[in-house]
Amino acid sequence: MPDAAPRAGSGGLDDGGPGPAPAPVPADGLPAAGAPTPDDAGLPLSEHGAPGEDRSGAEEEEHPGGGAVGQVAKIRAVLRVRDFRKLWLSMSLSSFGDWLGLLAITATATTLVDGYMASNLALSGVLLFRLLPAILLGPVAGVFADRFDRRKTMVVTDLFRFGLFASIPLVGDLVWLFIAQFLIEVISLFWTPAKDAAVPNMLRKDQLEPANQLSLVTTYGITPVLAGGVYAVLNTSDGRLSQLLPGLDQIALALYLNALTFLVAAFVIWNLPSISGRRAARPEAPQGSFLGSLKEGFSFASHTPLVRGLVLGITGAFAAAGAIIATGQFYVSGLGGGQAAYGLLFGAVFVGLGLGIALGPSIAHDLARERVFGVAIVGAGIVVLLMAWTATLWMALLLVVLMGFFAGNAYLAGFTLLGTEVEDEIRGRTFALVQSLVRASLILSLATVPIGVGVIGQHQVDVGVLTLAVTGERVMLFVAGLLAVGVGLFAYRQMDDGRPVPLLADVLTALRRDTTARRRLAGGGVFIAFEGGEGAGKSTQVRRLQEWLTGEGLVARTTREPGGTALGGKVRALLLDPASAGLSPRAEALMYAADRAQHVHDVLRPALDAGEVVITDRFVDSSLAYQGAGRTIPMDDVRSISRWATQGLRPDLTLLLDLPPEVGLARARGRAAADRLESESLDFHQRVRRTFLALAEAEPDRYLVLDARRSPEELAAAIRTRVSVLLEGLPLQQLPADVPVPHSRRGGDHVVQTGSTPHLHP
Ligand SMILES: Nc1ncnc2c1ncn2[C@@H]1O[C@H](COP(=O)(O)OP(=O)(O)OP(=O)(O)O)[C@@H](O)[C@H]1O
Ligand SMILES: Cc1cn([C@H]2C[C@H](O)[C@@H](COP(=O)(O)O)O2)c(=O)[nH]c1=O
Repeated sequence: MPDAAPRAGSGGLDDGGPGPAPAPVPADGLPAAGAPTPDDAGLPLSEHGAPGEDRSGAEEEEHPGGGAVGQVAKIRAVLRVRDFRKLWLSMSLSSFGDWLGLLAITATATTLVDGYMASNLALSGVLLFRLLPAILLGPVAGVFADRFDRRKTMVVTDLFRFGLFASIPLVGDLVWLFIAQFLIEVISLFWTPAKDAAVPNMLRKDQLEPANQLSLVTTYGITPVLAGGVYAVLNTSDGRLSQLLPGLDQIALALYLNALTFLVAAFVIWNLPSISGRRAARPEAPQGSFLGSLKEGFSFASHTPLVRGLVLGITGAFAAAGAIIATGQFYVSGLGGGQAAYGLLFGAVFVGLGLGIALGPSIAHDLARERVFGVAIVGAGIVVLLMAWTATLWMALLLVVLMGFFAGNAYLAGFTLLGTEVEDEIRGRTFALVQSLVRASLILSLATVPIGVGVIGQHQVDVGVLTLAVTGERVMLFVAGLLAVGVGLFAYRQMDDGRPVPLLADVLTALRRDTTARRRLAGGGVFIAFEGGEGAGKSTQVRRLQEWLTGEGLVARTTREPGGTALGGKVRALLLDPASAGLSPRAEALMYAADRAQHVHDVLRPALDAGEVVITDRFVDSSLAYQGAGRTIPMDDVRSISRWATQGLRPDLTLLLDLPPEVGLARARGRAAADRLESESLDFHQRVRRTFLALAEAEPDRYLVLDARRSPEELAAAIRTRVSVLLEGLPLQQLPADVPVPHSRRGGDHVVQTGSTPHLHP
C-alpha cells in the first residue's frame, strides 16, 4: 500500500521569518507571512498547546482564524511553513513513486510467469507480501520510531527502499521480486510511524487538520492519478523509449523512477533537522527494554479511553470497508450492473472520501473532533445498513458517496486526534498499532466475507404480498453496517469525555456556526471584551454597558486586565510602573499571561459558569497587539501562552474601539502621567492599532469595530444595539427586582435567579 504522505505536516521556519515589525495588512485582511497574525481564533474552548511545547522549527506563518477565512486559507498557511512544504513535496514524490511502483511491480509479477492461473497467483502473492509484514512487525516498528532519531530512521529506510526498488529490474526474477517486495514493506513499516509521530511536533496543534487534509488528498487523490498517467505514457511510448534507452523497458523505467523518488526523499529529509524534534536535543533512548516499550505501547492503547476508542473505531471501520469491497461485485450484479457499474461504485467511494476530507472540517466547524469521529462512523454504518436494502443502482451509488463522505470525516478526525492527543513519547507505537490493526482487519474481512456470502447463498423470502431477495452479499453488508454502528457508538462513548453539551444540540449549533450558543448550552454566561489602544474610551464604555445591563435586570460583572484580581493588581502595578523600564519583552508577556491565568481562574470562569454577563476591559487581543506586534515577540508564542493561560476561553463578542494612537495618547495623557506602555513610541502604538484591526477583520462575526472618535453617547448606543442582539432570549442570571443598581466596577454578590433575558431596550 502506498504510504500516506505526511498526515500531519512538519513545521519549520517561515520563508519570511519573524520580522522586527509587522508587515502592513494586505487586501485580504491578513498580515503577510512573518508578520503578526490576526489569529487568536479557531480554538474554541480548548487548549491548543502549551508554552515550551517542542515544535522545533515552527515559526511564524499566516494562520487565518475562524470560518470566515476558510479551510483553503488554512491549508495555504500550512504550506507557507517551509519545513512542512519541503516534507510534503518529498512525501508527494515518494507517494507518486510508490503508486508507480505498485503498478510496475504487479505488471512485473504477471510477466515473470506464464499462464492465467500463475499470473493471478503471482499477483495475489505480491499483494499478500505487501500486507503481511505490517501485521507481524508493525508494533515493533512503532517501538523503533519512539526510541530512535526519527530523521535518521526515515533517511536510512528511504535509502534501503531506493536500493531495493532499483534491484527488482536488475535481478529480474519472481522470487527476488517477492523478497524485495517483502523487505520494502518491512522497511516502510519503520518509516511510516517515524514520520507520523514526528510531524505533529513541528506544527501547531490546530494546523494538523489542514496538514492532514492536504496529505490525504495528495496521497489518495493526486499522486495515484499522476502515477497512472505517467505509467500509461511510459507504456504507449515503449518503442521510442527502447530506442532512447536501449535495454530498458517501460516497467524497469517505472521501477527506476520509483527508486529515484526515495533517493530524493532521503536527501530532503536529511536536510530537515526539525524532524528529529526532541531527540535532537535529547538523544538518549528512553529507559527500559525493547520488550518493555512494546508492552507499554499496548497497555497505553488499551487503557487510555480516547486512544482505545480511536484505535477500535478505525479498525472496525476498515473491517467494514473490507466487507464492502469483498461484496462489491456480487452486490452490483444483484442490482443488475456489470463491470462498468462496479467501476462506478468503486469510484463513488473515492469521490465520497475526497468530499469528506475536503469539506468535513468546514462543515463540522468547531464541533469537537472526538465527536465528529464517533458520529461519522455511526453515520457511515447507517448508510451501509441502507445500502443492504437498496433496490436500484443509482440509489446505491448515492449512498456509497455518502458513506465515503462519512468515512473521510472519520479518517481525518481520527488521524488528527492521534497526532494531537497522543504524547510524542508514545506516538510512534500508537500509529504503528493502528497501521497493523487496519491491515489485519482488512485482510480478515477480505478473506472471510466472501465465505460468508457463499455460505448464506441466495434465497427468496415471502413477507406477506412481498417477496424479498435475501442474498449473502446483502446480509454481509448488513452485518458490516451493524459493525460500523457498533464501533462508532463504542468510540463515541470512550472518547466523549463527559461534555456537558447534548450531542444533537452541539451538532446543530456547530452546523449553524454559533459558538456563543455552544458555550451557553454548556451552562455558561456571556463574555464580552473591550479592546483598543490607549485612551480609546474602553473604561468609559465598559461602565456604561454595565449600567445599562443592570438597569435591564441582568447580573453584569465588569473587570479588567491587567489587575482583575487582588494578585493581578500587584502585577499591574509592576507592569505599568515606569520604574520597571528594564523588563524584558518575554518577561512582560509572561507577566500579562500570569495575570490572565489568575483572572480566568478567579473571576471569569466562575462568573460565566454562574450565567453572568462578564465585561472585561482588555483580554488576549491586547497581548497579541502589544506584546506580539508592539514588542515583536513571535505571534505564535504569544498565542500559545495566552491559550495556555486561558485554557482556550474566548470572548463571545469583542468591541474594538479604534482610534489613531496620537488622539488616544493625548486623551490618556490629559488624564494622568504616562505609564510604561503609554510612553512607548508612536510607531509601537501604530503597530498595536493595525494588529487589533487585523484581528477584527479575520473574524467579523465576533467583533464590532467602532470609530472611537464618535461621542461617548453614540458609541454606547451602538454597543447596546449589538449586545442586545447577542443576549436576546438567553438564560442569564437576573437581578431580583428590589436590588439597587450597583456602582461597583466589579459587579456584586447579588441574590440572583436564572431566566430568559427579557426584551432589552437599547
Ligand atoms: N468618545 C470619547 N470622546 C472623547 N473623549 C473620550 C471618549 N471616551 C472617553 N473619553 C475620555 O478619554 C479619556 C480616556 O478614556 P477611558 O479611560 O475610558 O479610555 P481607556 O480606553 O480605558 O484608556 P486606557 O486604556 O488608557 O485606560 C478620558 O478622559 C475620557 O473621559
Ligand atoms: C491586557 C494587556 C494590556 N497591555 C497594556 C495595555 C495598556 O498599556 C496597559 C493596561 O492599562 P489600561 O488601563 O488598560 O490602558 O497594559 C498589554 O501590553 N498586554 C496585555 O495583555
